[in-house]
Amino acid sequence: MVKRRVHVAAAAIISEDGRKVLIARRPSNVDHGGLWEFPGGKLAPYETGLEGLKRELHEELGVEIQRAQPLIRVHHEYAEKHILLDVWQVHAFAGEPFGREGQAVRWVAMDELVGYPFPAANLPILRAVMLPTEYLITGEESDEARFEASLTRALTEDGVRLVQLRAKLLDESAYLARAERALTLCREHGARLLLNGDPERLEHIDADGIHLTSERLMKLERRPIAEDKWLSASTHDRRQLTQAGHIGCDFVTLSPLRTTPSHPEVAPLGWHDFQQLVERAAMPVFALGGMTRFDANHARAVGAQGIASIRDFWK
Ligand SMILES: Nc1nc2c([nH]c(=O)n2[C@H]2C[C@H](O)[C@@H](COP(=O)(O)OP(=O)(O)OP(=O)(O)O)O2)c(=O)[nH]1
Ligand SMILES: [Mg+2]
Repeated sequence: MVKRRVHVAAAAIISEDGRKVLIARRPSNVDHGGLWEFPGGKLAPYETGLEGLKRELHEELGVEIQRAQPLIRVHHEYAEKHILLDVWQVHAFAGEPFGREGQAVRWVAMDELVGYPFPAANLPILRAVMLPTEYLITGEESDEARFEASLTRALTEDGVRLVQLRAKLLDESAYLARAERALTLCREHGARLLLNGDPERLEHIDADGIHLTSERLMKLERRPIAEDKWLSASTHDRRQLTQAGHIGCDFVTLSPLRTTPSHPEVAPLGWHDFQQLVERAAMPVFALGGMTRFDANHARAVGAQGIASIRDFWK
């Protein structure tokens, strides 16, 4: 049987204060009935994703999109069809949304989304909605005062909200001591902290998650940490992306996009290959390798969650 291919545009509509997202409940008489969804629907054959989304949001909610940005594209195999969800983050709209088709609609705080049942295809979308566009990876630093000053600067001046503590030169006790301080700083600024390395590190420091090296990623048979923590991993090719999906990573970095001074011998992916790899990834992907915040919009346009960087944030 050749499966039907369905192309759907959907919206994560963000509240003005950036804290809430609008979800709707699918009527009980349609497929996935009773589950919650991001408003949207099937594209007509002649429509682009954004055109179809504008029409759907008008029809379903009575709002007009004013500012939207691509969030994530998700391919998912349901038993009876192959679905492509083309999801946009809507930052500004006109009108007061209401369920024009009688469906329930609700503004929900980002961290309460996990309490709502969504169709199976939505898991990567839920992750993408909760993640920022920028992922800071800390630089090597031998001096603790300078480390704290650099991290504080990034959290305050750059507004970074997602941090990976990478410190390959520290021994275990020095790493954990730094992690403790980094966690305090991140908490003070409403940022999340992932520890780089052995998942066991979470037993000592109650950080928000773990970032796996690609080497560690490839050795794992299953997700090494609980669902309520975040799991990210470094990937460089399709095989590693597939493995990240297999063990249930919440998001990944994919690198190197450009050649970098730290890895001059590695051939860069470039935007074209990057886009091809991201299209089939099962989770949000951050572009890494020579990226700055000026690349974030382009990264989003080719399907990424945003950019990850050491140098652009570590001053
Ligand atoms: N809108 C939307 N659809 C989703 C989500 N997740 C998910 O699996 N889907 C599936 C359910 C449906 O099979 C398909 C969307 O179709 P739909 O029922 O919204 O289509 P539509 O608005 O054009 O409605 P209709 O005219 O066909 O009745 O995508 C989601 O978050 N939002
Ligand atoms: Mg719909």
